[in-house]
Amino acid sequence: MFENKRILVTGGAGFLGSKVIDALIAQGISRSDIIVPRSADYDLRHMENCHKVVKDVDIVIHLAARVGGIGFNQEHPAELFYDNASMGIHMMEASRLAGVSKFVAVGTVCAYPKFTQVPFREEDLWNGYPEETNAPYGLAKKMLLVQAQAYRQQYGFNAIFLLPVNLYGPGDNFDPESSHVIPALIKKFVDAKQMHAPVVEVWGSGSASREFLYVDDAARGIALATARYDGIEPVNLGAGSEISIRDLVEIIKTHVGYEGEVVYDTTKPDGQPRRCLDTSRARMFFGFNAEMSFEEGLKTTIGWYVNNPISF
Ligand SMILES: NC(=O)C1=CN([C@@H]2O[C@H](COP(=O)(O)OP(=O)(O)OC[C@H]3O[C@@H](n4cnc5c(N)ncnc54)[C@H](OP(=O)(O)O)[C@@H]3O)[C@@H](O)[C@H]2O)C=CC1
Ligand SMILES: C[C@H]1O[C@H](OP(=O)(O)OP(=O)(O)OC[C@H]2O[C@@H](n3cnc4c(=O)[nH]c(N)nc43)[C@H](O)[C@@H]2O)[C@@H](O)[C@@H](O)C1=O
Repeated sequence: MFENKRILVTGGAGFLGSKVIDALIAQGISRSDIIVPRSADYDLRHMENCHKVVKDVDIVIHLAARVGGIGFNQEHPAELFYDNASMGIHMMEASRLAGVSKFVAVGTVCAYPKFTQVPFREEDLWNGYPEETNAPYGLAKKMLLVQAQAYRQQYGFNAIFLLPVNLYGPGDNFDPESSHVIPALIKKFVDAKQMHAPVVEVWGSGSASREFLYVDDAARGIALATARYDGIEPVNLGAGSEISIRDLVEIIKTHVGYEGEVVYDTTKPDGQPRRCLDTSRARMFFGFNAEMSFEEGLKTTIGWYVNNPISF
């Protein structure tokens, strides 16, 4: 599949992107055949930059995105919509015009309806509007599915669409202003332990549930889909296990060794009530199964953060 192919990975310097580079290299791709454009040089919201980065490229894995946790989504819905919709639409059109042979679009679990049968099946994607806090972001990314299917129908363009669930792992974004729940809680508990703080505040009621996929697993799934999957149907990338935020809090608190009190700030949103993906298509279409256990993945991530303290 990949012999002598030049692969463009937009967002390839990010949390997931850098692991996708590792996964491609593990599949035998030479690093010299992988191109990673940086936003400082090529702002992909602008079509002219998309035309520039797709020149002489065979495969595009489009990961570049404006991403953040529930708080960031609440504060920046317009930017999250515009940046992600414009980057995606322009990148796919520029790739088509440049004769790219395969386009891998990466969506998000946020595209699912707020209330849908659990586990989430790809055929239920259009059964309702997404949960309000992350709908602008989720729908902007979901438009790439519409574009991919329309381009395949009209132009025979080979674009696939993947739906990763919440990711976590070493190298995640730990900035309290924009982080997701796992890095946010790790930072809160590690800092509180070091500062002997008596209380840690957690957002929401704790009654929401989420599913978490370790970043290396997600990267391997994307590399497998890039090599093996050429279908029109969207495919979930998940671990297939659901955990409540309350249970997640207790696990991280215990692993960090924090012995103070936890309080829940219910003025903060829970977001989507439940999240758990059906992972059968990825297994069937390209042999993907998550491998990292949640317990091990959390311990590794906590250890990474403790050894790489980041100040904000
Ligand atoms: N993290 C998660 O839990 C999930 C992530 N995803 C998807 O995975 C992908 C990667 O997410 P993640 O690694 O977490 O995000 P990061 O924020 O770590 O990386 C995003 C990357 O996008 C690039 N980028 C952002 N804006 C622009 C722009 N205007 N022009 C060019 N490049 C830009 C940045 O490049 P640079 O470094 O050069 O500035 C950055 O490296 C995204 O598509 C996201 O929607 C899907 C589900 C869950
Ligand atoms: C990954 C996917 O899904 C993301 O949505 P999300 O899962 O709702 O994002 P989240 O990880 O920030 O929150 C998960 C849950 O956790 C609770 N929670 C508790 N305490 C903290 C806390 O301290 N910080 C955060 N961020 N959440 C907290 C929080 O109240 C919520 O109930 C999108 O942003 C979008 O990026 C997307 O693509």
